Amino acid sequence: MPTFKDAKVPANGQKITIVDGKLNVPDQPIIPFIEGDGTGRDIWKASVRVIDAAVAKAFGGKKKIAWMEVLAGQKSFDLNGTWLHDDTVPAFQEYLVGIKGPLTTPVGGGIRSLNVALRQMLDLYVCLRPVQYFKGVPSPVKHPEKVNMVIFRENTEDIYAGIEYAAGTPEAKGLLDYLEKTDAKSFGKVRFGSTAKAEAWHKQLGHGSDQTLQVGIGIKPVSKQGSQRLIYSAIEYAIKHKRKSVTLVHKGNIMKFTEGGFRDWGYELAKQVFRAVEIDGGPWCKIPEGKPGAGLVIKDAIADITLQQILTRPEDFDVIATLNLNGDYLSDALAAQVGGIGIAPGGNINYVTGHAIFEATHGTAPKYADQDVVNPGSVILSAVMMLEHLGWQTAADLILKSLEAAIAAKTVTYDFERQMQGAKKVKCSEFADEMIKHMG
Ligand SMILES: NC(=O)C1=CN([C@@H]2O[C@H](COP(=O)(O)OP(=O)(O)OC[C@H]3O[C@@H](n4cnc5c(N)ncnc54)[C@H](OP(=O)(O)O)[C@@H]3O)[C@@H](O)[C@H]2O)C=CC1
Ligand SMILES: O=C(O)CCC(=O)C(=O)O
Ligand SMILES: [Mg+2]
Repeated sequence: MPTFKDAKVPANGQKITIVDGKLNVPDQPIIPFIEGDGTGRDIWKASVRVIDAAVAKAFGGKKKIAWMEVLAGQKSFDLNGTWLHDDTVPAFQEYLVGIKGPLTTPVGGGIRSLNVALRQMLDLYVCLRPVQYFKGVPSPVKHPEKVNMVIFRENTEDIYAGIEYAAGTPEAKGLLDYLEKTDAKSFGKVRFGSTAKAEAWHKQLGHGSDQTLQVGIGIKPVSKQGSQRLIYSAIEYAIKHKRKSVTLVHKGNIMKFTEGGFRDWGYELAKQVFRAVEIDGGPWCKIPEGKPGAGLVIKDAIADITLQQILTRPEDFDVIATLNLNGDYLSDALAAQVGGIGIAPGGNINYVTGHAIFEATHGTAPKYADQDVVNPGSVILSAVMMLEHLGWQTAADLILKSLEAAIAAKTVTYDFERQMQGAKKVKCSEFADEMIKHMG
């Protein structure tokens, strides 16, 4: 067992373990949590009360989560001088399942994303984001009930790998030099890849702040293994939940060997591992399991038109498997259709090791920090996913029931209230009170 510098291991808690791919969950599992930056503080305080109340009620006090706080973000920096406390990754490694609030990432310079770092360090290769409509939630679309999608977003590769070099650095220059020497044709495609080109443009245009060579470079690694393990999880999920299709969303017409590779490796996996058979000459194919009587269709769609069609014909989409950046865009866009980012849960999961960290899709919404106003729904629903992952379905169901009841009673946070007729606006903490009240 690791020794922790600041994190306190709960005395009565026990470890979740995994045996033959199955989680072994004791009655008082130790669950590490990160409160989060910004609105994370208010949201966590509200959410933990809802989770504890549901577990206590569902199991009559027999089960109880032994929470263990671990630090990341501002709270870690203030205590320890590091953005990711040394205790945090070992705790998630040791106790397998955890939950976190959002963490701030600066734009441009500064630290790289702690959220992405945790996913990469623990190899949480699936970002699972179900998008589901709850009756009564205000929505900008006419038929939000038609949205019932589950996003499987690849969580460890793509441009999120963070292999990026700032314009003007020796590394960026070195990569350009390498390209010039080894692949002149591609080097020619870097529009302003040489000082001569930069200067020529400046002369032609007559304005611009800098004439020197300034090209930022990012690398987008996408592997067959990384793609197939994600798509495998999506197909397995679709079979288990009797869904009708898995759509591989990509931009493979432009990025042929990364996004296009993702699509081709997906079809290959479907055929070789799940014995899918091509429909009408392919590439779409079908697996007999999935929706009873209809089977599971494996298809693909290009990312730009997908962003239109999830809006105009949502019923055509079911389970979606996609790369990291596409999945990031898709999950926020889809959340809007079912009431917004205040009600958009997620989980980062490694189905092989059993490691998982559940977290909302939204960020730290800094303008609302410490005002006790935002919707805690996304973290609470992420906790529902966590409880389901632990097999504590009764507690998960109780939370879902109480959320639906609070919405039906129109006692909601500002984000719903501003779009709902006759609703009563409640604070973040009061929304938790309402939910607990509805647990009976
Ligand atoms: N996994 C993570 O930890 C994530 C972290 N981030 C980070 O968060 C920071 C802020 O990102 P930003 O782009 O502003 O996105 P945010 O998701 O933090 O906020 C954008 C807007 O979404 C709405 N919103 C967010 N959370 C809630 C909530 N709980 N209830 C109701 N509405 C909500 C608000 O809309 P309105 O103004 O309409 O009220 C808010 O202004 C960045 O540093 C970013 O990197 C971002 C995403 C995920
Ligand atoms: O890490 C971040 O700050 C943003 C991540 C994000 O937007 C996401 O995972 O959806
Ligand atoms: Mg995002």
